[in-house]
Amino acid sequence: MALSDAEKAALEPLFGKIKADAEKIGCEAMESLFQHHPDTKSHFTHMDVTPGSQDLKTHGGKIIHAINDALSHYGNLQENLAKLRELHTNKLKLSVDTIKLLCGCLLEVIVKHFPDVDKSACDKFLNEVAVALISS
Ligand code: HEM
Repeated sequence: MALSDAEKAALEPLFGKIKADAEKIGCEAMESLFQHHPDTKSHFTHMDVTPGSQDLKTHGGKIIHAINDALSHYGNLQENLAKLRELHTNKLKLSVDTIKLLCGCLLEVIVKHFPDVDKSACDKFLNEVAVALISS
């Protein structure tokens, strides 16, 4: 289900703060993904997946910026994520369930840093991003 205007308005300042610390928060989400779901490391054999590595910071930053961009262009979510959908669906052959694993880890990290977050709106939005990243 789509975000209401109020939910979107609540998430925008939050993602402004997350974006300001994109590499740190993105890196923590990747670390949590690998800790809770070690199998997912198999997609990142070309990267240094040691906690806190520059690779994880750089990649984590890219993830946060993509999600923030998706919120900024929320009305055009599908179009905005078209290139990443092509990558994650056709090249990486990921499932929506795998994408959702990272969304769950990211939510956990966001709540840790920003306890006042509207958790259900954030969860809803991240789920929408996950669905838009994979074509059925
Ligand atoms: C909300 C979920 C996710 C978002 C927003 C996201 C976003 C991105 C972005 C922005 C890139 C960089 C694309 C580029 O450099 O052009 C990327 C690459 C990639 N993603 Fe995701 N991703 C997500 C989930 C996942 C998950 C769960 C996995 C695997 C378990 C994954 C595996 C990869 C891989 C292997 C690459 C290529 C990395 C490289 O070689 O640079 N992604 N993703």
